[in-house]
Amino acid sequence: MSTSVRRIPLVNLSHYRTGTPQERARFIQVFGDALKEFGFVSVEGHGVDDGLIRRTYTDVERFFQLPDDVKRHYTVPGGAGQRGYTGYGQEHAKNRTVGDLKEFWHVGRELDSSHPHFSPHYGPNLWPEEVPSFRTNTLGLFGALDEAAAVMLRALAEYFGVARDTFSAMAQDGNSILRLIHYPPLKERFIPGGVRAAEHEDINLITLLCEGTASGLELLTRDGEWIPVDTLRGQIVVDSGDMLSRVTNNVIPATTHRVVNPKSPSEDTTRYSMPFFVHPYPKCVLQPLPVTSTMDTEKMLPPITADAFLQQRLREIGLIK
Ligand SMILES: O=C(O)CCC(=O)C(=O)O
Ligand SMILES: [Fe+2]
Repeated sequence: MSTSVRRIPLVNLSHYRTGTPQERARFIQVFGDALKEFGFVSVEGHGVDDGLIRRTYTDVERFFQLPDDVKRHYTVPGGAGQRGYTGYGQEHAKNRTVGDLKEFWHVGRELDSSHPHFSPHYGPNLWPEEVPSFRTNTLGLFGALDEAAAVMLRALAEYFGVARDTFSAMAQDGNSILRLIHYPPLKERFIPGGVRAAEHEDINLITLLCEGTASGLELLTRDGEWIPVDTLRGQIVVDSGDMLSRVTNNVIPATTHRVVNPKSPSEDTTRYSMPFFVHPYPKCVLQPLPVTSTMDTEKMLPPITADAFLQQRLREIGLIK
């Protein structure tokens, strides 16, 4: 039933940054409509250096090729997988028990403990000594994606006609996290009933995905059709998460997506991907924007802090035991 002819909309972020008033207006409209109606949008002209993405992938590959017992040194006991290494099959989608067929590493924001948005919950970053450039490259990529995300969030606020920093202020010095994922070939490791990434919605505001190294990512359209997402070189794919759904009172619902298993032995290759989850600062209260709260009052969800919401979700996906 899948029709691969449907493509997710493509926008150019430089049109918003430095374009004519018409180009800016068009970016705001297409970007906002795409998230609302499709839940996914491809962004070019995002300003994230391609060389930095390549260097980071090289480091990521070097790390995941290390033996499991070396990688396990970088798991933080009781750390809910929020920093360092999380082993194969540990995370599962909400409402599932079988773990996803992936292992990953999380890089968090480096904030001084005196910063008002510092949270002791998530601990400091870890760095693999076996890959010396890992720290510089992943933090560089974190910074570049953070900057691009802030610009996108400003455009999204303009889409809603609210103060331009409405969303970007939530994410400024917030709890965003860069996830570096390794999906090994299934012939090497398989958990019966397992999927590379079972269908789920992201927890956060928006997610920026640098192109994965192989296909497999699919999104569920608002009308219930699974379609493949091509993440092309030079483009970042953006999707909407649960927290954005809460603050927009479901005007922009969270988008369901998954990473399917390779369909044949010849496609059974390693896959790497690098989603950047844009999170608010921990004490940020998630509640519908005034402009959206009149739209669907019956379904309005009670306010909750970003931190409490994240903790709840981490329990649901098996990272807090
Ligand atoms: O690997 C991908 O392309 C997507 C991963 C993903 O959806 C996630 O980790 O939330
Ligand atoms: Fe996801």
